[in-house]
Amino acid sequence: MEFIKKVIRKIKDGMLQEMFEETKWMYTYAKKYKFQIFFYIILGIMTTVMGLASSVGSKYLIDAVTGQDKGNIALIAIFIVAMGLFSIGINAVTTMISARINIRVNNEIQAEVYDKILVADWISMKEFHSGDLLNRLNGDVNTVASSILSWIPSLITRSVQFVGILAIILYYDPTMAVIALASAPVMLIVSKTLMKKMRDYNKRMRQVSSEVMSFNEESFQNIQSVKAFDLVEFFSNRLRNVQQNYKDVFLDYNKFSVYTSSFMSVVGMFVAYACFGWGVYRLWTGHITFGTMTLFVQLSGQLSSSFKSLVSLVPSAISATTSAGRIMEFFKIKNESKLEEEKVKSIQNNTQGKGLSVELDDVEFSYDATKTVFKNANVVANPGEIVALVGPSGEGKTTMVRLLLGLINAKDGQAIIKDINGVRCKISSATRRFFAYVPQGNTIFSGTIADNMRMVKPDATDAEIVEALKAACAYDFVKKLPDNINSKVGERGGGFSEGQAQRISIARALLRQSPILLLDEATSALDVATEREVLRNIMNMGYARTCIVTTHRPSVLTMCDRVYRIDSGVVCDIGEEEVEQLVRDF
Ligand SMILES: Nc1ncnc2c1ncn2[C@@H]1O[C@H](COP(=O)(O)OP(=O)(O)OP(=O)(O)O)[C@@H](O)[C@H]1O
Repeated sequence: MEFIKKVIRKIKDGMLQEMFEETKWMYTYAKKYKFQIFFYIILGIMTTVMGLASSVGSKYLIDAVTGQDKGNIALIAIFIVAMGLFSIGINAVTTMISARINIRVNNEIQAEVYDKILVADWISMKEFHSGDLLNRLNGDVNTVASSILSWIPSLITRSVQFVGILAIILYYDPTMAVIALASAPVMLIVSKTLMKKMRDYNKRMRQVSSEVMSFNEESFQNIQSVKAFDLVEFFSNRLRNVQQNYKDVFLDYNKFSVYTSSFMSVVGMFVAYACFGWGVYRLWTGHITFGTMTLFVQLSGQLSSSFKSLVSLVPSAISATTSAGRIMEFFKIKNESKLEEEKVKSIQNNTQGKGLSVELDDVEFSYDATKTVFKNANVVANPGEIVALVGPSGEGKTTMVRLLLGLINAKDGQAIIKDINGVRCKISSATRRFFAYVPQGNTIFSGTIADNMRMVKPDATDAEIVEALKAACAYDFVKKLPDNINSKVGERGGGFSEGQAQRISIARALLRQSPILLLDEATSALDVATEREVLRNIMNMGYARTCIVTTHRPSVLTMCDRVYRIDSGVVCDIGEEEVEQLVRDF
């Protein structure tokens, strides 16, 4: 009793418990296909039974041919051929079922992971490199999906096969059955150690494979810098180093796999030889017929291959559960907070087109415990106003924009939006619908200009798109393109200058007609005259808009209603004189 309890405890803790949880998670996706999986298992068992029946059939065929039994040779031969043909048909059906389940589960998990990544807490997700995300989204999801059928269902069919072969051997010769089972204790003793090592190797393999993908992804994204700094050779060598790392882990794992499978094969081979030797001895002493001997030869071969397949399920189960664990990490991340959703809805319904204010009251924020980005920040921006955030680089302007977008949350104080009736609502991902945002850098997607614009307003007419492009001073160059607003844009705005891409991004934000517009260094690539014209147009579109800009250039500061400087963790509202001083200093 104590021993059983100890075994259960061992199973429950550590690696086995983890693998159990991961397997349980994998099979939540299989629930929908339980009937197909059940059918798949039944077909697998049928194939096994037919294989065994045809082996027994061949015993009777040989005994009939050698005159040791009175059987209908033609009938037995027809039976064996029929079994063979039937198995081929069943195999075709199971292959089709497996492909269908595989692709559906793959797409379902991939879509769920993708959605999760989009709604997960922004800061937590920042810990994953995008190459690692891609590797998990494709490689790990694919491994899990293809293992839905090659793990538990295969375990069932292979076990049935193993037990079936043993049962037949037991029926004809119990001693041989005992010999056949001789390997089981050896396997049980070594399996736990092997599994642990295998799982460690699997984790390392996945990790280095993510490193290779991250490296490739980053190099291609920054290919211009790689060329500009004449770093082609350097990066080419770095790739080889990353590959070397992958190769070392891969070969290590391969060596381990070869040793383990050789060890298993040697054990299997000795068992098969022992069975064969015992059969020969029984034939020699006249205890069994030639037909039974043929059956034993076939069964000992089948037993060793079925044993091998059972053993090979261990690495595939480990690989599947390791991948499942890597995907499950995403689902453990909390989602972005959505606060006061009802209030958000009522503000949306009651104040359409009437504008919204933004307020930060005594807000404190830090990314980690070691450094506060700012504290006691008090900021107000009202409809019809342009409010600027200025300050030295790295002092917290973008951080404040992230706070307004609900990507990060205040550690202290309150960040709220307020409608014209004075209804206040906490900022979270739920209030993001009131914002249009133009971030730093190029944020244009591949497709056409119109595709990019309709991303934020799917039913926008061509005229509306042109109007937004005009307001962002972008239509001047768009109208000269051969296909006007339907002209193609390359990846990350390829084919356009930085300033042109910025203006298309601003136009996209304007088309959204959100009450609050956030421009984070969004006009940095424009000349001063265009920058001022864009801001003027934005405020004269006949829409009650609150505009918050972060900038290093004082050229637009004279157009702003209020200017906040963020410096050394302090946010202060600077007066006209200081603004004029800033313009002069510039
Ligand atoms: N994801 C992050 N995790 C941890 N720290 C961060 C993160 N993003 C920014 N920081 C830190 O927060 C501080 C403020 O950064 P932020 O990007 O807000 O500055 P900024 O004023 O917008 O700078 P710039 O003018 O150069 O764009 C910096 O010290 C930066 O190192």
